[in-house]
Amino acid sequence: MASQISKSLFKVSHVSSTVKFDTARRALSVGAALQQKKTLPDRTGKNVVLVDGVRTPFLVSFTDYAKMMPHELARHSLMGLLQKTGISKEVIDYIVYGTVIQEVKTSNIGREAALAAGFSDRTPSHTVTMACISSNQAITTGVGMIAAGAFDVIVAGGVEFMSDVPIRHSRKMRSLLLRLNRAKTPAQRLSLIASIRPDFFIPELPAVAEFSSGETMGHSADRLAAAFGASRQEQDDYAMRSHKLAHEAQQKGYFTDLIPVKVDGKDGVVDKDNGIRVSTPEQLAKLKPAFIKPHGTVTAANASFLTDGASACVIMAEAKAKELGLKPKAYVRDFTYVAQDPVDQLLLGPAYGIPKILDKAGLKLSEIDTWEIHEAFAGQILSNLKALDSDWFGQTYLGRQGKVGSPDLDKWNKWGGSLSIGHPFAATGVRLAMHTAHRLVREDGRFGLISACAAGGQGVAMLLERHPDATAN
Ligand SMILES: CC(=O)SCCNC(=O)CCNC(=O)[C@H](O)C(C)(C)COP(=O)(O)OP(=O)(O)OC[C@H]1O[C@@H](n2cnc3c(N)ncnc32)[C@H](O)[C@@H]1OP(=O)(O)O
Repeated sequence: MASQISKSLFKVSHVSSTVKFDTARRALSVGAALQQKKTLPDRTGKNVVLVDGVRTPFLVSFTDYAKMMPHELARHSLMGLLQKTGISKEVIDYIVYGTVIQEVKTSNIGREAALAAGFSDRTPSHTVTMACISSNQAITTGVGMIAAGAFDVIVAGGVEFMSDVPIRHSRKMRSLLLRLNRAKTPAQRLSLIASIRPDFFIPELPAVAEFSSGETMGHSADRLAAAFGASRQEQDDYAMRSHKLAHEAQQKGYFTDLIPVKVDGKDGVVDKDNGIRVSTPEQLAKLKPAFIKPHGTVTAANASFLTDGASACVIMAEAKAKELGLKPKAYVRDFTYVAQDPVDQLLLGPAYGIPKILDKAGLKLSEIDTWEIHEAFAGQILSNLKALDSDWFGQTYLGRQGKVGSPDLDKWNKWGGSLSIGHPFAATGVRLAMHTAHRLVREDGRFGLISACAAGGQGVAMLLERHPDATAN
């Protein structure tokens, strides 16, 4: 199995002219085949469409966005969306926005971003959180609102800002400060102040960690990779593939979901992701384990890096899109959520979500034209691929006769993924959706499958179907 994955990765990253020719020939035949391919049924009664979506460039934290506030970044995504689609603010009925690590001053960041972007104060907005799948949750919340007949036009998005996170006083200091606030006499205040000890000053830093186990995501990914036998070499190869493919897509101008951001005090605009970095195998091999030391296999290069970024998309009933003269990118055909053991299966969302949504839709692995799967860690992706291709996993954990099978890696994250493009937690879901929609056009496919894992041991899988009016821009 390990060697199978390595071979497939090798094939993708060293594209020979024969493969290029085959790809072109396949694209032509898929184009013809697309006409005859089945379409998936509408489950909402509204034929919900993804009209378009945008994202700010995803930047390594502590770089160009470092002095901003997260709602400002989110504001850029909302304004960029309106500009790109030409949709007026008045048409938007509701805004659902995701965030994971909340800025305490803007806890309903959807609302603050909407007000900052100039939306009417009559446009309701709420904020959702479901860890790394928060903007998937924003999209599917919107689908539910449309299906329920509550609203017609929903903006869904997400923002994450790791350059500034809430750092709290220790519990002891918080308790003291709150009691100090309630103290009625100077004597009571003095007595409280006299109770302060040096350990009161140790701050509480947020960690990218699982609350129920206390384990960081990276530590968990390292244990998962070891459990599935994903070697350091395989992880580094996968990370290199991700950066290489993202670099190619960037050079070819495929990231048409990007909107430029003007940052106060900086010349020009930010218009490119800045974490894509094509390294040599030797450079990757030199890096020390980042989490389990000294024997772990997860490093800074085969892990997604801490990222700042925001995204937004607009979904609506197809009839409404027609009425507005819009050309949607894709139908949002189906979605599902999964949840499993947050200790030993924390990052296995795709291994559970992919078979569940395929079965629900009556589709085979081979019928998926584009795969966009969140890359939290290379070891996590390889573990999910190994789980899908394992009879033991299929029988023991999925209740199947045998394995699910191997997705075609030639159709897998062909424009790179979270490892290279970056992973601003709550903004990634919309990025996955837009890359799916745009790839379906460029690669002449019909069905795109999105899946991601999330803290809490949860996961999402979504199915998009290319819309006949879709363009890749
Ligand atoms: C469901 C989910 O999505 S769970 C996932 C949630 N996300 C996470 O948990 C985030 C995981 N990532 C992290 O926490 C951090 O990025 C870490 C801990 C892995 C690394 O953080 P840092 O040590 O600050 O990374 P930093 O950028 O300094 O890189 C460390 C070294 O690796 C090098 N490096 C990083 N990436 C690469 C690369 N692609 N190629 C070559 N070298 C690299 C850096 O140059 C640096 O080298 P130096 O020490 O000589 O300067």
